[in-house]
Amino acid sequence: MNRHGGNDALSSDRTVGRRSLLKAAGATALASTLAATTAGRASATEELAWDAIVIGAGYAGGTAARELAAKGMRTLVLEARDRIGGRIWTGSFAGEQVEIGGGWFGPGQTNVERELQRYNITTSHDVAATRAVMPSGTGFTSQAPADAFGHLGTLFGQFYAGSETYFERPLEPLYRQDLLASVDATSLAARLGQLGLSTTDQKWINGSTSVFAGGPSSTGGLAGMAQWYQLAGGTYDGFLSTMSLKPAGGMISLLQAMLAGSTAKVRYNSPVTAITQGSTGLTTVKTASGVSFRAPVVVVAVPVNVWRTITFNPGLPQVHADAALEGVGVPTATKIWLQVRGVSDAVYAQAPEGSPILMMLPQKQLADGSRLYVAFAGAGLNVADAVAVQAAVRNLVPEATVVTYRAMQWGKDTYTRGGWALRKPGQLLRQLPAIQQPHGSMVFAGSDIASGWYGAFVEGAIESGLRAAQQAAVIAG
Ligand SMILES: Cc1cc2nc3c(=O)[nH]c(=O)nc-3n(C[C@H](O)[C@H](O)[C@H](O)COP(=O)(O)OP(=O)(O)OC[C@H]3O[C@@H](n4cnc5c(N)ncnc54)[C@H](O)[C@@H]3O)c2cc1C
Repeated sequence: MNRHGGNDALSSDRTVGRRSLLKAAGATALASTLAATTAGRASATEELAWDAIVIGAGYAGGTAARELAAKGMRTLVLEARDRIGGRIWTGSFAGEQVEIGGGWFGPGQTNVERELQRYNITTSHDVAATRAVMPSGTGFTSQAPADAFGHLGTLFGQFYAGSETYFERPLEPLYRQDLLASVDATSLAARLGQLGLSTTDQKWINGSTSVFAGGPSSTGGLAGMAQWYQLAGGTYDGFLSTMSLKPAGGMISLLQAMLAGSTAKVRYNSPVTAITQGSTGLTTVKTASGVSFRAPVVVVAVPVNVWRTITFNPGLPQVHADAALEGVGVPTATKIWLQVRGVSDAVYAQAPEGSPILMMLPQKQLADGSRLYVAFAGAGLNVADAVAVQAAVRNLVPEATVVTYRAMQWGKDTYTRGGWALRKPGQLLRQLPAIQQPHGSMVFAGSDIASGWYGAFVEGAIESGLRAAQQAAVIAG
């Protein structure tokens, strides 16, 4: 296993099924030719023909690869980065293990729970807030967390009223398709406008909706967040609990375990640039370095926002092309780790939409008395400007002095081009279930296109990886 937990070595003694041997025989001449044409770029001994190729080693691709390899299929994962995990990135900051991307899961996320159990990975609870800083008429006010979350719960109860009916079965979002037309067309901002709330209460809601929309609340769909709310049990406490649990070893530990126990090979630093479905039944996947790999079936497990950077031949079906153009991943998903001094308690802070920092969550207290916080920033904050970051933090917590910080702008990341996903108005009915369907010998995976805990949850990535593996196995025959 390499330092990122990937399975670097293609084990020569792995079990290969009869189907694979037959296909490999047909592909040998092809592989030799390719090896020759890519001389100097691909090793002569490198295998270029596989039973299945998975593009992207995030949770969706990792799940699909593990499942396909478990069926005896020789499976290659082509990963653009030098690490697995994609939008899950367990890194370090201020000497501590931190999550640069996704950080939590919650109870009731059954795929994650089952997988954690399978690999004996334990979990711990996140730090509870001891004070809440919330918008007031003139600025901000400090409250007991129970009071603040209680009021937020009341407001969100109004905001999502009716969602228990139109998302009667939230794991099957189209179960009450008959009720969804107007809901799906409604943005978060429009829904807020329907409620007739006081200005302060509007700020309480839009500080939260604009975080999840990763931009203006007008860009995020009500249906997207209402589905999460119902998945979490239809209460605000349930919704908060989706950010409560952490796996031992970080969010990456489960994916590492999944791939370490698999014969699937991960090839790093291999961004895919083109996928061509051939008439011979083999699909060719070309990487930026010019090396091509072939397989009867290919799983595309990169973020939807990245699809537009890959040349598909034949082109993507209309629904996929539309999603790629519109984007599903939110534009601004800037997560900042802060080490601060001068704050004696564990503050949860939330600011109105448009603020430079929209949300701050308390994390660990360090031995020297300083504290770690996670913040989510709005598009207006220049994270390269330490003075601006300090001012944005003091806007919420005036006594805080930022010692150091680490920001990740997922919207600007080449291999994500967006953050987590939140469907835009209309995308649910326009895209599901068509976007989950195979296109010839190509199948699609990713939390962005999951049915249940889609978009902002590893749970959905695993769901879609399992579905993609089933579809791929059928295509492979
Ligand atoms: C800031 C942030 C916070 C989040 N918080 C949470 C949370 O608390 N809990 C939670 O459950 N989820 C959270 N999420 C969402 C979660 O991270 C994602 O839903 C999930 O990780 C997506 O998995 P995936 O496999 O679908 O996509 P990805 O993780 O994006 O994996 C796709 C992979 O494809 C690779 N790739 C891209 N382009 C190419 C190419 N051309 N060729 C080859 N490979 C390519 C990428 O490098 C990546 O490894 C968060 C996301 C972000 C950004």
